Amino acid sequence: MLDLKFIRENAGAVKHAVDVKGVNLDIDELLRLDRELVDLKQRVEAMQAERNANAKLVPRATPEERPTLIQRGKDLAEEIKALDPALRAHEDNLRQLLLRVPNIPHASVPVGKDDNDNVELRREGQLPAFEFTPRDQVDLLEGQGWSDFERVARVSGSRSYLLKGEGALLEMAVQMFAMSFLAGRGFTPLSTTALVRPETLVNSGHFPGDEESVYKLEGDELMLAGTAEVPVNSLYAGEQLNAEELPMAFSAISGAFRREAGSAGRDVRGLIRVHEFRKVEQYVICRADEQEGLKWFETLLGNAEAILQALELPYRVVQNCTGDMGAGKVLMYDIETWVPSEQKYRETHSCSYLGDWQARRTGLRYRDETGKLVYAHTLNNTGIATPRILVPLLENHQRADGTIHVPGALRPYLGGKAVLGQP
Ligand SMILES: Nc1ncnc2c1ncn2[C@@H]1O[C@H](COS(=O)(=O)NC(=O)[C@@H](N)CO)[C@@H](O)[C@H]1O
Repeated sequence: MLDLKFIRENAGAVKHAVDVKGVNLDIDELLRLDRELVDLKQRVEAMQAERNANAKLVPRATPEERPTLIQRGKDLAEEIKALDPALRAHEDNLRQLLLRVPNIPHASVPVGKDDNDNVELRREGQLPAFEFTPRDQVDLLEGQGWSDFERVARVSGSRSYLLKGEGALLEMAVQMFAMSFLAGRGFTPLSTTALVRPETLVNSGHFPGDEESVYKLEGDELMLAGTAEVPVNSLYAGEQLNAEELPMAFSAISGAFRREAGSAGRDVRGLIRVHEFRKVEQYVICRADEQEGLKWFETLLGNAEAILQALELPYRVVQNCTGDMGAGKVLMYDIETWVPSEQKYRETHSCSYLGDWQARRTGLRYRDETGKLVYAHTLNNTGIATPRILVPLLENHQRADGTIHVPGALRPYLGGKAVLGQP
């Protein structure tokens, strides 16, 4: 959400953001509603002033004048009360529109329609050259008896997964490595729930818009978040933090639940796109300063790259274009990791800087050096998301006999083993 004063004074820039991000919103209508609300509030204030002035006359009035004055006071009170519903309705309508106003993209963001217009910034790591016919993720998993997609589909339907034996241990080793790595870089580890109140999804910016993606629990005022970003973003909702408490940097592991309503037919095989997964999320709350925000952006990106380098995985960094970055972002890079069986880089991380757009919806403020209450800036990036990362991990590190090379960084979490599986 942007500051209404900013929208009034920068309507052109906001309309440009609406246009390049492909948001369906009429800023002129929002500004008209804003003016109507201001007029309405001014009318009510004038009537309240008249009512107060009138009330002051009553004690000094003569017995003849008093009834008229008292009646005038009652009439004014009635008129003010009668305007209340219109005032409420206007405020609600304006807030609904304000929640949909997109953030202003950073000057460096390429204008584009969708992920085809994203810009590759750089590639890191050597692509594997196999002297044998490489297997894909499902063949590797089922070859080792580490998963049984048919069986779990009977229990949980499509886009479900189950890992067994060393496959299960590998998933947890990756999670533990990422949590330990980030703790080593000063991020406060959190292990959190994905059960959230609906308003937290408005706070994070997922609502309005993402309703289709979110599981809702019938009869409970709860939903299942698709990322720990949602609960962590609302941990301090409505609070006034002190400047010295910032920056806060968390690495939060949680379940993540997604309906994948719009993904019919895509990635239906294996571990890439499932309804429930686990993610280690990097989340930062910092001071309202773009330079500091951009520094944290580089830090979050660097952490994810360091984790991928430790997992010895080739990847590329891509800058998201305006049409593929979502309403709330100022800046967004995806990291895509090489998947041999698809001969493609696939998204495994998503790094975002949101300025104060998310904090304003969340009511996340701090008292700055001058004592002024300002909205903080927030950022998030994937630390690691399993089981998706297991796809490049298994496929890139497979050996001719179907066993898996274990990158050094993971060995401490796998009893020191350098190889997983049976030939
Ligand atoms: N349905 C899914 N199944 C498995 N992994 C997924 C799924 N959806 C997303 N992910 C993983 O989670 C990562 C982050 O998801 S994201 O929506 O792009 N971004 C976020 O959630 C941000 N909070 C940063 O983590 C993705 O890059 C991907 O690795």
